[in-house]
Amino acid sequence: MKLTEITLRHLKMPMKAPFTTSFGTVAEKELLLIEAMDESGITGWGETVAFVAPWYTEETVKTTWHMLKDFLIPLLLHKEIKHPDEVSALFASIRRNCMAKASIEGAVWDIYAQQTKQSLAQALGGNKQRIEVGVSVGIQSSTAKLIDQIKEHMHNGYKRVKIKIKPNHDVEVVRAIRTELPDIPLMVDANSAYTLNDIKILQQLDAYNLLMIEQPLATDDIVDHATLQKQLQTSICLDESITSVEDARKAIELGSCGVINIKIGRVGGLTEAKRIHDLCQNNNIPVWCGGMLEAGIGRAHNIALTSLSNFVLPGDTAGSSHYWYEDIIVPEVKAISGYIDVPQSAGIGYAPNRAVIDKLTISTEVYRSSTI
Ligand SMILES: O=C(O)CCC(=O)c1ccccc1C(=O)O
Ligand SMILES: [Mg+2]
Repeated sequence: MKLTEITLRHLKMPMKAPFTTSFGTVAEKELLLIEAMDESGITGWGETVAFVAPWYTEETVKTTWHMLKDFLIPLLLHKEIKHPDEVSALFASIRRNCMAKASIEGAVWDIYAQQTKQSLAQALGGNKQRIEVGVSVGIQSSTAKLIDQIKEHMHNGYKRVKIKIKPNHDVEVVRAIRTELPDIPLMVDANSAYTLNDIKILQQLDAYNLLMIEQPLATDDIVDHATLQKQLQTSICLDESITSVEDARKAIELGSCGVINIKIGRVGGLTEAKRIHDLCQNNNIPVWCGGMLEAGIGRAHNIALTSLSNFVLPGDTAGSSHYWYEDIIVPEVKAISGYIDVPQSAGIGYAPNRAVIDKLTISTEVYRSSTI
């Protein structure tokens, strides 16, 4: 295939409820949509997951636009590509900027799946018909509110609940949840809010039968996590620390975690995500698919990835209506009793909702050979 035209759109989407973590709050989601067209007129879609500020990783909505426009699109336009795995090799000269790379690689995977008349899940080697999903609940203004939300999610059948913790908002909150809900599948995510000086606090969490503790220590650390894991009974799950299959290999060798959360954007695309999945499978490390408050296009990519066999733990891909008044795809993603059906039609299996996309778009640029 050759990409002949790429359209970038910058969208602003109001969220039903603001989402708060240890690093900040997202009340309105901004994202870029990548619509790529090949020489036969097939279009594929990708979505960026960077936020407006560099608080989860160093990327932002603006840096993803810059990288796409000035580096990644010029590298891809009119290049002959036989398989989407070649895209990450084409981008090898560009350091990091994983979210920008992943967004356009995702559009190439979508086109490839359509060309070969398979679902994106099949093209990736996935074999599940449906996936199990959980939900991630942000920090709330009171523990009572948090517990009410958890009860509602369990009532709706979500397979596990993740809550966000930070210093002074951890053991007491978990204890309160466990007093009311002793048996629910529960985990916590610290988004790097602790250091090894907090080991005593993190060890107290061992008493509450948590599925795992996600990313307690620094975003770029695997060494201290290995030290911590030796002194914790609960498995550590790494999120921010794993940006490539090489990071995953080193973390596994050091014993830094028992579980890995795979996010397509954080690791630079579906090809790298699949490599991490395969490495973890060979090393008996279970994985699950993380979330970045994606709109429908990114959510569809997550569903396809989660159909791979070592995604044995429920991920953070909740249904569209958990986040959005109106999603940008038809049909919207529906989670029923904690399951999402993996679409079987060619490509990502959801159609872009152009009316909604147009309404939410604040700027658009089209790239063809003549404009570069
Ligand atoms: O519902 C989702 O998409 C997952 C939400 C979530 O936990 C999250 C949201 C924004 C940034 C980082 C994270 C995270 O997994 O650490
Ligand atoms: Mg996380």
